[in-house]
Amino acid sequence: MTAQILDGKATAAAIKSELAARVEALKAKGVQPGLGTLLVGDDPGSRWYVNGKHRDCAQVGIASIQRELPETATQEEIEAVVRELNEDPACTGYIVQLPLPKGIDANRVLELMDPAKDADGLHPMSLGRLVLGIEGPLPCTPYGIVQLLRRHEVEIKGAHVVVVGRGITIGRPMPLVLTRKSENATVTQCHTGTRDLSAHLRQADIIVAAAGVPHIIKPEDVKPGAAVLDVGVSRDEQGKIVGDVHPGVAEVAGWVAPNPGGVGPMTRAQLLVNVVEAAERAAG
Ligand SMILES: Nc1nc2c(c(=O)[nH]1)N[C@@H](CN(C=O)c1ccc(C(=O)N[C@@H](CCC(=O)O)C(=O)O)cc1)CN2
Repeated sequence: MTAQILDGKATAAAIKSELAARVEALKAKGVQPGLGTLLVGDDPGSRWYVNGKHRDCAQVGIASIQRELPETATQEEIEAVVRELNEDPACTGYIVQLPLPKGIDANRVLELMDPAKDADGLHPMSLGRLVLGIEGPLPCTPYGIVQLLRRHEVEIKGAHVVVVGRGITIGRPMPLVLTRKSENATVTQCHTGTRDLSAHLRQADIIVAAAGVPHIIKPEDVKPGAAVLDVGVSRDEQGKIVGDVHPGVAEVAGWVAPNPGGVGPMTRAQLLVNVVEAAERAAG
């Protein structure tokens, strides 16, 4: 291994300790931030992520509101809980854990959320604000990636970033975040319709791999010294995470965000940032 590690665990821990101080300051003004989560169904991965979000809240002093519905919940039942969270004054921000069970219209659920309580930055209003350059919550994984790069002093400005994937939580919003004036990267987005993925990857200073295809990023496709962030989650027969990035990439790249231990903890930290910033905005 020659690449340096983009250590998401340590960086997230640093962000959380900064946030704990900001939460203390809010509490001194009589403001108690509270994160709500809605988990629908029994997916063990989703449950693990949601439990982790509440553990993080406890660490920084944010209150937790945990709502759950069974896999069989109807669109109407899910929307009823969303309306309750919209009305609950203790819940200053919330997320609906994705994916929702098959047959549920996730876009309708997201649209029903109060945009002022969108902790994930995935409400259409928040994504529209991002496009328009108006301040608001940023999607957690894309902004977590930016923070991870910045805090390891990996140059984003002027870099050519290749994003692989176009899912709602990472691939789709990632170029929007990276092409803001504050980041100023040049972005190529690749997806299943891309003709010659290797040709694009070889041009990249930074690769964000969010395809969900095990080891799709191979050592021979990586420019020496590039930063490679593995965000893909597939599972082997033992349930162990297999990322999008082949382990041999660490011999060529300059920086590698491992998986686990890279971008995942940053996603959780950024969620807390969104909750605290929303509470700070509300407190004036
Ligand atoms: N409403 C949302 N749903 C989903 C999002 C999201 O941002 N908002 N992203 C993912 C899941 N996710 C957060 O919800 C998430 C994924 C991974 C991690 C994480 O810390 N992973 C660990 C490894 C975990 C393991 O071993 O299984 C790591 O990378 O070190 C946190 C949050 C989809 N849904």
